Amino acid sequence: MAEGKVIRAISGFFDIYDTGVVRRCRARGVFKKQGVTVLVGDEVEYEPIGQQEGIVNSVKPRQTELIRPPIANVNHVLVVFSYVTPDLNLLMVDKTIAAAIIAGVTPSLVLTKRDLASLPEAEQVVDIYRECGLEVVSISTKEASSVDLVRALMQGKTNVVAGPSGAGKSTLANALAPGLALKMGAVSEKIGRGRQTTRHVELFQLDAETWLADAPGFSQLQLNVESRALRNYFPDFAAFDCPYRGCLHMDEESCLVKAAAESGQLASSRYENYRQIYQEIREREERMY
Ligand SMILES: Nc1nc2c(ncn2[C@@H]2O[C@H](COP(=O)(O)OP(=O)(O)OP(=O)(O)O)[C@@H](O)[C@H]2O)c(=O)[nH]1
Ligand SMILES: [Zn+2]
Repeated sequence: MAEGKVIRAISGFFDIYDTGVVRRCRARGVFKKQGVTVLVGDEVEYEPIGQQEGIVNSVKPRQTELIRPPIANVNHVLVVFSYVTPDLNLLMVDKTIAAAIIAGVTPSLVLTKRDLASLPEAEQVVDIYRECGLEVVSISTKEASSVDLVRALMQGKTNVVAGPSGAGKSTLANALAPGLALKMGAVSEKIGRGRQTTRHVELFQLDAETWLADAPGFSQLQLNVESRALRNYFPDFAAFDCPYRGCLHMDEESCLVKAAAESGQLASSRYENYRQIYQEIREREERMY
Protein backbone atom coordinates (compact mmCIF):
# COMPACT_ATOMS: atom_id res chain seq x y z
CA MET A 1 0.00 0.00 0.00
CA ALA A 2 1.32 3.44 -0.92
CA GLU A 3 1.00 6.62 1.12
CA GLY A 4 0.44 10.17 0.02
CA LYS A 5 -1.09 13.55 0.72
CA VAL A 6 -4.34 14.93 -0.67
CA ILE A 7 -3.50 18.22 -2.36
CA ARG A 8 -6.75 18.91 -4.23
CA ALA A 9 -10.33 17.67 -4.29
CA ILE A 10 -12.35 18.00 -7.47
CA SER A 11 -15.86 16.59 -7.88
CA GLY A 12 -15.34 13.19 -6.35
CA PHE A 13 -11.66 12.84 -7.22
CA PHE A 14 -8.70 13.43 -4.97
CA ASP A 15 -5.28 14.38 -6.25
CA ILE A 16 -2.74 12.50 -4.16
CA TYR A 17 0.85 13.66 -4.00
CA ASP A 18 3.41 10.94 -3.38
CA THR A 19 7.14 11.61 -3.79
CA GLY A 20 6.96 13.95 -6.72
CA VAL A 21 4.04 12.30 -8.51
CA VAL A 22 0.39 13.37 -8.43
CA ARG A 23 -2.31 10.78 -9.04
CA ARG A 24 -5.99 11.32 -9.53
CA CYS A 25 -7.74 8.94 -7.12
CA ARG A 26 -11.23 7.93 -6.09
CA ALA A 27 -12.20 7.14 -2.53
CA ARG A 28 -13.25 3.58 -1.67
CA GLY A 29 -16.96 3.08 -2.13
CA VAL A 30 -17.52 2.23 1.53
CA PHE A 31 -16.29 5.65 2.70
CA LYS A 32 -19.69 7.17 2.10
CA LYS A 33 -21.47 4.46 4.09
CA GLN A 34 -18.94 4.71 6.91
CA GLY A 35 -19.14 8.50 6.97
CA VAL A 36 -15.41 8.84 6.20
CA THR A 37 -14.55 12.19 4.67
CA VAL A 38 -11.40 12.95 2.75
CA LEU A 39 -10.07 16.48 3.12
CA VAL A 40 -7.35 18.37 1.35
CA GLY A 41 -4.32 17.97 3.59
CA ASP A 42 -5.18 14.42 4.61
CA GLU A 43 -2.47 11.80 4.73
CA VAL A 44 -3.89 8.69 3.09
CA GLU A 45 -3.09 5.13 2.14
CA TYR A 46 -3.91 4.36 -1.45
CA GLU A 47 -3.77 1.59 -4.00
CA PRO A 48 -2.02 2.72 -7.17
CA ILE A 49 -3.71 1.93 -10.47
CA GLY A 50 -1.38 2.31 -13.44
CA GLN A 51 0.81 5.39 -13.48
CA GLN A 52 -1.69 8.14 -12.80
CA GLU A 53 -4.63 6.78 -10.86
CA GLY A 54 -5.51 5.02 -7.66
CA ILE A 55 -8.02 4.28 -4.91
CA VAL A 56 -7.87 5.89 -1.47
CA ASN A 57 -8.11 3.08 1.07
CA SER A 58 -7.83 4.86 4.39
CA VAL A 59 -7.35 8.28 5.94
CA LYS A 60 -4.80 8.65 8.72
CA PRO A 61 -5.79 10.42 11.93
CA ARG A 62 -5.63 14.19 11.55
CA GLN A 63 -3.34 16.47 13.57
CA THR A 64 -5.68 19.41 13.03
CA GLU A 65 -8.84 20.08 11.12
CA LEU A 66 -9.98 23.53 10.06
CA ILE A 67 -13.65 23.80 9.25
CA ARG A 68 -13.53 26.92 7.14
CA PRO A 69 -11.54 26.56 4.99
CA PRO A 70 -11.96 22.77 5.18
CA ILE A 71 -8.43 21.49 5.41
CA ALA A 72 -6.60 18.87 7.42
CA ASN A 73 -3.20 18.87 9.07
CA VAL A 74 -2.39 22.56 8.76
CA ASN A 75 0.09 23.24 11.56
CA HIS A 76 0.99 26.87 10.96
CA VAL A 77 -1.05 30.01 10.32
CA LEU A 78 0.68 33.07 8.95
CA VAL A 79 -1.37 35.89 10.41
CA VAL A 80 -0.75 38.68 7.90
CA PHE A 81 -1.69 42.26 8.80
CA SER A 82 -0.39 45.56 7.46
CA TYR A 83 0.71 48.43 9.69
CA VAL A 84 -1.17 50.86 7.44
CA THR A 85 -3.55 50.79 4.44
CA PRO A 86 -5.51 49.20 5.96
CA ASP A 87 -4.54 50.36 9.46
CA LEU A 88 -3.54 47.69 11.91
CA ASN A 89 -6.57 46.44 13.84
CA LEU A 90 -5.24 44.75 16.97
CA LEU A 91 -8.67 43.37 17.87
CA MET A 92 -8.69 41.46 14.59
CA VAL A 93 -5.10 40.36 15.15
CA ASP A 94 -5.98 39.02 18.61
CA LYS A 95 -9.06 37.24 17.27
CA THR A 96 -7.11 35.57 14.52
CA ILE A 97 -4.34 34.47 16.88
CA ALA A 98 -6.83 33.06 19.38
CA ALA A 99 -8.74 31.27 16.61
CA ALA A 100 -5.53 29.60 15.43
CA ILE A 101 -4.59 28.46 18.93
CA ILE A 102 -8.13 27.15 19.49
CA ALA A 103 -7.83 25.09 16.30
CA GLY A 104 -4.54 23.66 17.60
CA VAL A 105 -2.50 25.46 14.96
CA THR A 106 0.56 27.59 15.75
CA PRO A 107 0.19 31.22 14.65
CA SER A 108 3.02 33.50 13.58
CA LEU A 109 2.54 37.19 12.95
CA VAL A 110 3.64 38.81 9.71
CA LEU A 111 3.36 42.60 9.81
CA THR A 112 3.58 44.14 6.35
CA LYS A 113 4.17 47.60 4.86
CA ARG A 114 6.99 48.26 7.28
CA ASP A 115 8.24 50.82 4.75
CA LEU A 116 5.13 52.95 5.40
CA ALA A 117 5.00 52.59 9.19
CA SER A 118 6.52 54.73 11.93
CA LEU A 119 9.33 52.99 13.73
CA PRO A 120 8.40 53.29 17.44
CA GLU A 121 4.84 52.23 16.77
CA ALA A 122 5.98 49.22 14.76
CA GLU A 123 8.44 48.12 17.44
CA GLN A 124 5.77 48.34 20.11
CA VAL A 125 3.47 45.96 18.21
CA VAL A 126 6.28 43.52 17.56
CA ASP A 127 7.08 43.50 21.29
CA ILE A 128 3.47 42.83 22.30
CA TYR A 129 3.30 39.65 20.24
CA ARG A 130 6.79 38.40 21.02
CA GLU A 131 5.69 38.63 24.67
CA CYS A 132 2.87 36.25 23.73
CA GLY A 133 5.46 33.74 22.55
CA LEU A 134 4.79 34.23 18.86
CA GLU A 135 7.32 34.50 16.08
CA VAL A 136 6.88 37.98 14.65
CA VAL A 137 8.35 39.42 11.47
CA SER A 138 8.05 43.00 10.38
CA ILE A 139 8.45 43.24 6.62
CA SER A 140 8.18 45.14 3.40
CA THR A 141 6.68 42.58 1.12
CA LYS A 142 8.65 43.74 -1.88
CA GLU A 143 12.09 43.25 -0.31
CA ALA A 144 13.79 39.93 -0.95
CA SER A 145 15.22 39.82 2.57
CA SER A 146 11.70 40.15 3.97
CA VAL A 147 10.43 37.27 1.91
CA ASP A 148 13.31 35.12 3.16
CA LEU A 149 12.23 35.82 6.75
CA VAL A 150 8.73 34.57 5.97
CA ARG A 151 10.05 31.57 4.06
CA ALA A 152 12.11 30.61 7.11
CA LEU A 153 9.00 30.77 9.31
CA MET A 154 7.13 28.45 6.94
CA GLN A 155 9.90 25.92 6.49
CA GLY A 156 8.90 22.31 7.13
CA LYS A 157 5.29 23.19 7.90
CA THR A 158 1.86 23.04 6.29
CA ASN A 159 0.91 26.70 6.18
CA VAL A 160 -2.22 28.71 5.67
CA VAL A 161 -2.40 32.50 5.38
CA ALA A 162 -5.05 34.53 7.20
CA GLY A 163 -5.52 38.28 7.20
CA PRO A 164 -7.64 41.14 5.96
CA SER A 165 -8.04 42.35 2.42
CA GLY A 166 -5.18 44.59 1.34
CA ALA A 167 -2.72 43.31 3.94
CA GLY A 168 -0.42 41.99 1.23
CA LYS A 169 -1.24 38.27 1.23
CA SER A 170 -1.20 37.92 -2.57
CA THR A 171 1.94 40.03 -2.90
CA LEU A 172 3.61 37.76 -0.37
CA ALA A 173 2.41 34.58 -2.07
CA ASN A 174 3.68 35.96 -5.35
CA ALA A 175 7.11 36.51 -3.87
CA LEU A 176 7.16 33.07 -2.22
CA ALA A 177 6.06 31.10 -5.25
CA PRO A 178 5.50 32.98 -8.51
CA GLY A 179 3.50 30.16 -10.09
CA LEU A 180 1.08 29.99 -7.19
CA ALA A 181 0.38 33.71 -7.07
CA LEU A 182 -0.42 33.75 -10.73
CA LYS A 183 -3.21 31.35 -9.92
CA MET A 184 -4.29 33.26 -6.84
CA GLY A 185 -4.29 36.57 -8.73
CA ALA A 186 -6.36 35.16 -11.53
CA VAL A 187 -8.92 33.91 -9.06
CA SER A 188 -9.29 37.10 -7.07
CA GLU A 189 -9.79 39.05 -10.27
CA LYS A 190 -12.49 36.71 -11.45
CA ILE A 191 -14.36 36.74 -8.16
CA GLY A 192 -13.96 40.49 -7.79
CA ARG A 193 -15.25 41.83 -4.53
CA GLY A 194 -18.00 39.26 -4.14
CA ARG A 195 -17.94 36.28 -1.84
CA GLN A 196 -16.75 33.28 -3.79
CA THR A 197 -17.82 29.75 -3.07
CA THR A 198 -16.94 27.77 -6.14
CA ARG A 199 -13.21 27.38 -5.82
CA HIS A 200 -11.67 24.85 -3.49
CA VAL A 201 -8.77 24.67 -1.16
CA GLU A 202 -5.56 23.50 -2.72
CA LEU A 203 -2.13 22.69 -1.34
CA PHE A 204 0.98 23.94 -3.08
CA GLN A 205 4.42 22.60 -2.43
CA LEU A 206 7.11 25.18 -1.72
CA ASP A 207 9.84 22.62 -1.08
CA ALA A 208 10.10 18.95 -0.07
CA GLU A 209 8.60 19.54 3.40
CA THR A 210 6.84 22.88 3.05
CA TRP A 211 3.26 23.39 1.91
CA LEU A 212 1.09 26.43 1.44
CA ALA A 213 -2.67 26.14 1.35
CA ASP A 214 -4.44 28.41 -1.07
CA ALA A 215 -7.89 28.99 0.38
CA PRO A 216 -9.61 31.52 -1.85
CA GLY A 217 -12.02 33.90 -0.21
CA PHE A 218 -10.75 33.00 3.22
CA SER A 219 -9.52 35.72 5.53
CA GLN A 220 -10.74 35.04 9.05
CA LEU A 221 -10.62 31.84 11.09
CA GLN A 222 -13.72 31.05 13.12
CA LEU A 223 -13.59 31.37 16.90
CA ASN A 224 -14.98 28.00 17.93
CA VAL A 225 -14.85 28.35 21.68
CA GLU A 226 -17.09 28.91 24.70
CA SER A 227 -16.71 32.22 26.45
CA ARG A 228 -15.51 30.63 29.67
CA ALA A 229 -12.75 28.75 27.84
CA LEU A 230 -11.48 31.76 25.88
CA ARG A 231 -8.94 32.63 28.61
CA ASN A 232 -7.08 29.38 27.87
CA TYR A 233 -6.20 30.66 24.42
CA PHE A 234 -4.45 33.83 25.57
CA PRO A 235 -1.12 32.22 26.43
CA ASP A 236 0.35 35.47 27.77
CA PHE A 237 -2.27 35.54 30.55
CA ALA A 238 -0.89 32.34 32.05
CA ALA A 239 1.94 34.28 33.70
CA PHE A 240 -0.59 35.84 36.07
CA ASP A 241 -1.93 33.36 38.56
CA CYS A 242 -5.29 34.66 39.73
CA PRO A 243 -6.15 33.44 43.26
CA TYR A 244 -9.63 32.44 42.13
CA ARG A 245 -9.00 29.47 39.86
CA GLY A 246 -12.17 29.98 37.86
CA CYS A 247 -11.28 33.61 37.22
CA LEU A 248 -12.53 34.72 33.82
CA HIS A 249 -10.42 37.88 34.06
CA MET A 250 -13.47 40.04 33.61
CA ASP A 251 -14.73 41.75 36.74
CA GLU A 252 -13.39 39.54 39.52
CA GLU A 253 -11.93 41.72 42.27
CA SER A 254 -8.80 39.64 42.75
CA CYS A 255 -7.97 39.33 39.05
CA LEU A 256 -4.24 39.56 38.47
CA VAL A 257 -4.55 39.70 34.69
CA LYS A 258 -6.61 42.86 34.96
CA ALA A 259 -4.11 44.27 37.47
CA ALA A 260 -1.24 43.43 35.12
CA ALA A 261 -2.95 45.28 32.27
CA GLU A 262 -3.41 48.30 34.54
CA SER A 263 0.20 48.31 35.73
CA GLY A 264 1.59 47.81 32.23
CA GLN A 265 3.01 44.33 32.85
CA LEU A 266 0.59 43.06 30.23
CA ALA A 267 -0.21 44.97 27.04
CA SER A 268 -3.48 46.76 27.70
CA SER A 269 -4.61 46.11 24.11
CA ARG A 270 -4.36 42.37 24.70
CA TYR A 271 -6.51 42.62 27.80
CA GLU A 272 -9.07 45.02 26.28
CA ASN A 273 -9.36 42.83 23.19
CA TYR A 274 -9.81 39.72 25.34
CA ARG A 275 -12.71 41.47 27.10
CA GLN A 276 -14.22 42.49 23.79
CA ILE A 277 -13.96 39.00 22.29
CA TYR A 278 -15.33 37.47 25.50
CA GLN A 279 -18.37 39.77 25.35
CA GLU A 280 -18.97 38.96 21.70
CA ILE A 281 -18.95 35.23 22.41
CA ARG A 282 -21.19 35.75 25.46
CA GLU A 283 -23.72 37.61 23.36
CA ARG A 284 -23.69 34.86 20.76
CA GLU A 285 -24.24 32.29 23.51
CA GLU A 286 -27.12 34.26 24.99
CA ARG A 287 -28.83 34.41 21.64
CA MET A 288 -28.49 30.65 21.31
CA TYR A 289 -30.09 29.61 24.59
N1 LIG B 1 4.32 49.88 0.51
C1 LIG B 1 3.99 48.59 0.57
N2 LIG B 1 2.95 48.13 -0.16
C2 LIG B 1 2.64 46.81 -0.08
C3 LIG B 1 3.38 45.92 0.72
N3 LIG B 1 2.82 44.69 0.62
C4 LIG B 1 1.77 44.82 -0.23
N4 LIG B 1 1.66 46.10 -0.65
C5 LIG B 1 0.63 46.64 -1.55
O1 LIG B 1 -0.63 46.57 -0.88
C6 LIG B 1 -1.68 46.34 -1.82
C7 LIG B 1 -2.51 45.14 -1.38
O2 LIG B 1 -1.72 43.97 -1.48
P1 LIG B 1 -2.34 42.53 -1.80
O3 LIG B 1 -1.20 41.56 -1.86
O4 LIG B 1 -3.22 42.61 -3.00
O5 LIG B 1 -3.22 42.29 -0.52
P2 LIG B 1 -4.13 41.02 -0.16
O6 LIG B 1 -3.96 40.78 1.29
O7 LIG B 1 -3.80 39.89 -1.06
O8 LIG B 1 -5.58 41.56 -0.44
P3 LIG B 1 -6.87 40.71 -0.94
O9 LIG B 1 -6.50 40.05 -2.22
O10 LIG B 1 -7.93 41.76 -1.10
O11 LIG B 1 -7.16 39.74 0.16
C8 LIG B 1 -1.02 46.15 -3.17
O12 LIG B 1 -1.12 47.37 -3.86
C9 LIG B 1 0.43 45.85 -2.82
O13 LIG B 1 1.31 46.26 -3.82
C10 LIG B 1 4.49 46.43 1.49
O14 LIG B 1 5.18 45.74 2.24
N5 LIG B 1 4.74 47.78 1.36
ZN1 LIG C 1 -8.20 36.84 36.51
